Amino acid sequence: KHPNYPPCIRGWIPWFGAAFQFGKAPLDFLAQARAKYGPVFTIAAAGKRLTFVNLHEDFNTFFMSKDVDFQQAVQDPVQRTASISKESFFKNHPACHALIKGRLTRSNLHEVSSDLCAEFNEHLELLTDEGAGDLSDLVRHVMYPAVMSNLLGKCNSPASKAAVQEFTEQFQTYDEGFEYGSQLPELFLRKWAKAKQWLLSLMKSMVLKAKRNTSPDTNSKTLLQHFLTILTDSFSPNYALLMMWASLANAIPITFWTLGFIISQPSVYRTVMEEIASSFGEKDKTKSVLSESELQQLPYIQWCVLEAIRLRSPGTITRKVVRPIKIQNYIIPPGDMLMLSPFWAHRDPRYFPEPEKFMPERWKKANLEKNVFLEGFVAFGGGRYQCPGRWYALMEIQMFIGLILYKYELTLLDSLPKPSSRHLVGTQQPDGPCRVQYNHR
Ligand code: HEM
Repeated sequence: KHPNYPPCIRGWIPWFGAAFQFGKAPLDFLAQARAKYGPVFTIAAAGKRLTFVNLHEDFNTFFMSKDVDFQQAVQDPVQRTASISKESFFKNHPACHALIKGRLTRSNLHEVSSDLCAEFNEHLELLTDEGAGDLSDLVRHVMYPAVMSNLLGKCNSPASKAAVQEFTEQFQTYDEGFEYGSQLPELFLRKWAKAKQWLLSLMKSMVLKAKRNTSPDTNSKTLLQHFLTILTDSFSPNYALLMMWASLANAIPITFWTLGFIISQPSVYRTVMEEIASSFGEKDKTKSVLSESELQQLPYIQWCVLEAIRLRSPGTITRKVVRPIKIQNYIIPPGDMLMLSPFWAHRDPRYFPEPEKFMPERWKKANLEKNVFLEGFVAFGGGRYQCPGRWYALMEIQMFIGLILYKYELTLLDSLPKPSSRHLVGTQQPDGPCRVQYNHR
């Protein structure tokens, strides 16, 4: 009730606050709150104050101010979702971030891209020549093992169909419950807690294998092996779990959406196929290898990936206020969680005209060669702790889309689902199944 604080939505149950209404469909709740309370408002929910900043003018403060902190915002969720102690997290986090950022920087991607391409080829060729199935399942069954092999090592990728299936089930349970698991005691989330334990023991064995197979040559080490050179406490499997989750949880739904948007719009599909034909029309469809430079010849596919990311961005990203901070005419008190929604920011027509439309051409204006996205695009966060996997993500999705469409003709059997409004963490999941027919070309 402080006169300088932003308007606060409390609900009618003390302590619990607006948690119930907010939790049901948080993305819709945010849009309604914005319309009613303006560009800055606080939601009091389950003993926490979540203060949302919605104006582009305030994003720089969100990302750059010394009065807000990334590590303090994520430490408790990290402890709950990966059982990493507070001491270990504050000690190791800056080095872990710097390591991933350094290994996956754009200029280093050539070290991993040809192996990744070989993995995608191998797993795509395991599909039958023709068939039908859920598009999300198809993407997962190829991408999980390929990306895990690429980042964690071939010996750490699920090898058989049954192993991929088991991993997929456990990972999906963990991923779907991640948001609740980051807030609630495990006691309320039995199935999720079991999946987390299953993944943690898998990570323990992966760490042992990675240590056993490590090579003295820096360039042939996997990302996991690099990680193990800086982590000296007993939590290395726990960090490996988080790194694996971060590398799969956002990129895989975006791959689904990119494919869905392309094949549901005939003119986009045609342009993509023309680009593919002119770039590698004569190659062997079973063995195609894409290099970094060949990927640069598929700019339209890259625009499609970025446009899918824009439309299906993470619901929120967060910082903790550590000293009072002024935003608009309000003072935000220390202890508040400061929240920014990339999903809603990308629907601001001042930056993205006709924001709900999938328009890959809008990315023509971005200076991607200089690593600059479009103004107003915040899907990867910003500031010191911006997503360190962003260049890898763009490369892997573009490569996967280029390869699958080169090899297979895809036809949608259902209409493209809407994004689910149930989650705030991470990129948006489809609200229902979406079947496709595929035929090897
Ligand atoms: C389209 C795909 C992706 C999106 C939209 C995305 C988005 C994000 C966002 C918004 C953050 C938080 C940044 C902030 O608060 O400022 C983040 C963090 C992170 N991302 Fe990504 N990400 C993607 C793919 C990836 C991939 C493929 C990897 C790894 C290979 C990765 C690794 C990470 C890690 C490790 C963090 C935590 C950084 C830290 O704790 O310092 N991400 N990502």
